[in-house]
Amino acid sequence: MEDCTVNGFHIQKNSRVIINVWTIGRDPIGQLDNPEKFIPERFIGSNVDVKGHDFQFLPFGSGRRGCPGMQLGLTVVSLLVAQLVHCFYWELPNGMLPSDLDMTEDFGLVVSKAKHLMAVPTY
Ligand code: HEM
Repeated sequence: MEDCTVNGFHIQKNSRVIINVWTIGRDPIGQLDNPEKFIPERFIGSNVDVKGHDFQFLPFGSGRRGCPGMQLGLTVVSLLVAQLVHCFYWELPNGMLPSDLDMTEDFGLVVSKAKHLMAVPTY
């Protein structure tokens, strides 16, 4: 709404500012050490949450333009993952090991896996 200076950068009134959340999430400063590693249990006993108060971890953004579907998203993802794990036994195809998975990322509006995951469910 008015010109301002943030960390020495002059920002003109009416500028469109895009925050690089990808980089913030991979910055090894703060409570997220080893950010490139998939360690979901890092959050056990931590008070970092997903709701936009902890800027080192912002899956739903923050503030006025944060995701209005956050509660629905969290509920649906929890239910879906719980159902998939509860109802099926999962295996990788052809004796493939978890360490063989190609976790390369495909850059886009959201970052997805470049190579699709193939997993074989048994009811
Ligand atoms: C796990 C699921 C979801 C994730 C990770 C997610 C993530 C996000 C993120 C990162 C943003 C941008 C926030 C920002 O700019 O600061 C956003 C915006 C938005 N999301 Fe979600 N979202 C999810 C589910 C949903 C659902 C279920 C809905 C609707 C039913 C929804 C509707 C929206 C809308 C309308 C915006 C734009 C808000 C605005 O610009 O004012 N999202 N979401």
